[in-house]
Amino acid sequence: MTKRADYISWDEYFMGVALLSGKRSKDPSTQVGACIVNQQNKIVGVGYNGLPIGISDDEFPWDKEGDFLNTKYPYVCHAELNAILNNIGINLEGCKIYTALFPCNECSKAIIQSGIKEVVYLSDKHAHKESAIASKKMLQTAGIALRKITPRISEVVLSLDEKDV
Ligand SMILES: O=c1[nH]c(=O)n([C@H]2C[C@H](O)[C@@H](COP(=O)(O)O)O2)cc1CO
Ligand SMILES: [Zn+2]
Repeated sequence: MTKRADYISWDEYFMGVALLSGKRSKDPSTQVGACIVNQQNKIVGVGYNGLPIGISDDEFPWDKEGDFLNTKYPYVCHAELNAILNNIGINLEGCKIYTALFPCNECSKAIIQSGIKEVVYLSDKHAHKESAIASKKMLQTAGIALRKITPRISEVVLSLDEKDV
């Protein structure tokens, strides 16, 4: 027998884990996931956008508009920051972070400080926003590699039906 040819690449695998993590998000508008990988291609942290530990998803707002304190923005912890903070307890120097959305300026500060050296992303749809411009300026100045990936496959389908296992 010859080996399978349609296995997923490392980039597709880690971006897939980032996207799967985003499925845990309670944000009704935007679900983001992130996955941190070390130099041996081992996953060392994952995260998604959500409220900090101990803060109820049901009591805090998910609104995008209105009085700032009644929106999600002051409370939600971004996927990238969560992945950094939730890491398995190692130094992230030299790691890569896979994230569906190009990181904002606040997450980029944490990425730089943590020692992560590469940001791999799928979408840069907020590139025109000042936060994204500031983010890119910081990451580039700090010498972090930025890599937008275009996967060969457009989707990964997972069945949880026992007959498919
Ligand atoms: O990189 C990111 N990572 C991340 O986790 N987020 C989260 C924060 C919010 O829950 C949501 C963005 O809010 P909005 O629906 O207004 O686009 O996505 C947003 C960005 C944008 O850069
Ligand atoms: Zn962010």
